[in-house]
Amino acid sequence: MERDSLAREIIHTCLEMTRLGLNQGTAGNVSVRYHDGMLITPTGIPYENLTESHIVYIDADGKPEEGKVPSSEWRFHQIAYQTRPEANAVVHNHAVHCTAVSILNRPIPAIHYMIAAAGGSTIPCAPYATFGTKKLSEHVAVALKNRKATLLQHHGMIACEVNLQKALWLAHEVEVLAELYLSTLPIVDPVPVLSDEEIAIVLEKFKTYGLRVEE
Ligand SMILES: C[C@H](O)[C@@H](O)[C@@H](O)C(=O)COP(=O)(O)O
Ligand SMILES: [Zn+2]
Repeated sequence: MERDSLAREIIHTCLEMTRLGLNQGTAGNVSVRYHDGMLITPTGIPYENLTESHIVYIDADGKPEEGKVPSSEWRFHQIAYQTRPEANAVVHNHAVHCTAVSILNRPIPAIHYMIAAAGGSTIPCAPYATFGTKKLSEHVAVALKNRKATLLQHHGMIACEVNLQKALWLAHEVEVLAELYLSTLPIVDPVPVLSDEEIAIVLEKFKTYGLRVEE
């Protein structure tokens, strides 16, 4: 896809994050894999003010194009693409329920079979490190090794997928799971969970779910 179309898609994804209630203020950032690097949102600009010219290209060495300042979190976007070769889009936000679970420093367990959408039986919680640091990106690399989404302790969440539409969908799904977890936790802790065997069955079924026969 052309750079302008990708930039428009990035801005649309940002605005959708806000519309879905996944973000507040200038929190969060969005990127897509592009050439040998990525296109990413700029730092600190409210989504409603974003234009295509704000979107920043960062090359494979982490060098941003001249005259633009990328998201402070470009390092964890870069490491997400390195860790997950199938991922072409990364979404980060401070969704309230995900962030609340991250403050408890717990993974989201297999409370619902949709947990498998992130690739396994839990959504991990990457340990805290200051925003924008290499240390945080190192924690993210570990958390995303076997999953497409992770919580970030005392911070928020990240979701990676093959395209922006799916990354946004996954981020929203993880927020729903976090809300379900928080609403059951006061009633019974630990919350009942599905077995690893059942999650393995769901993971297998997801490989063909929604595929249609070509007409
Ligand atoms: C302080 C920042 O909001 C930080 O939380 C970062 O992770 C974030 O979400 C937005 O930062 P950028 O505007 O630099 O993308
Ligand atoms: Zn953040």
